[in-house]
Amino acid sequence: MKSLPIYLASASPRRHELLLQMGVPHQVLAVPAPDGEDEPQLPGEAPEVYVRRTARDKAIRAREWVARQHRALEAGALSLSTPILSADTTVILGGDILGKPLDIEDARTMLQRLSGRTHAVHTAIVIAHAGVLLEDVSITEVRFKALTASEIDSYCHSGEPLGKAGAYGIQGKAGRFVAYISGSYTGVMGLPLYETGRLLDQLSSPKV
Ligand SMILES: Cc1cn([C@H]2C[C@H](O)[C@@H](COP(=O)(O)OP(=O)(O)OP(=O)(O)O)O2)c(=O)[nH]c1=O
Repeated sequence: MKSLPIYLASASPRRHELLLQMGVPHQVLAVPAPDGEDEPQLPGEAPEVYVRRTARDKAIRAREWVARQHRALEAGALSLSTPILSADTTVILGGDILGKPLDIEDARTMLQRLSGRTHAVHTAIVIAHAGVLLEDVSITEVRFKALTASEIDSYCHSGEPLGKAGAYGIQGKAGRFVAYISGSYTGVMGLPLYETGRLLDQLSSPKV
């Protein structure tokens, strides 16, 4: 894997921690988010296509933001030649995309829907480098146990559901809701390490 530093275009502390876990030197870019809400799905757009598009949009937005930081570029604090990594995570249940809950009530509804059922977690990752976008997606199947009303209630009041796709974090208290998982645990958390490592390896290949 290339040891050159990269930029992480993400406000997600999980993604930063997972890159640290991989030992990838990186700097988190403070790219302003367009607004608090998730990007809407286009009519007829498949979940995998949606998640790839939203991850690509984040990388492109970050690249354009870096290009506008004239002072920092001149001072050498930022560089246009540093690869930019972005990601997007979405929960899919019965064909519906569950993004981040708007509030506790929305979180409660999502958790009620996930209870006792199997859903998929899609995480797309994109690296923008030298005018090229490298991308991959990890798809993981997750089955939740049947949740009681009081489990949902106390989880909603833990504060964990907000800011997370599907209103849960597998790495936190919701870990006990997960009866079965097939795929990538780190992909569910927001940055699949295997696929990320593979994309970083491609950066050092002569094709890029
Ligand atoms: C399902 C699940 C999601 N998540 C998180 C990962 C992501 O941070 C979040 C999904 O939202 P994203 O829109 O993918 O990412 P983000 O808004 O948090 O950060 P950014 O766009 O700046 O990169 O849900 C968990 O932490 N654990 C989980 O088990």
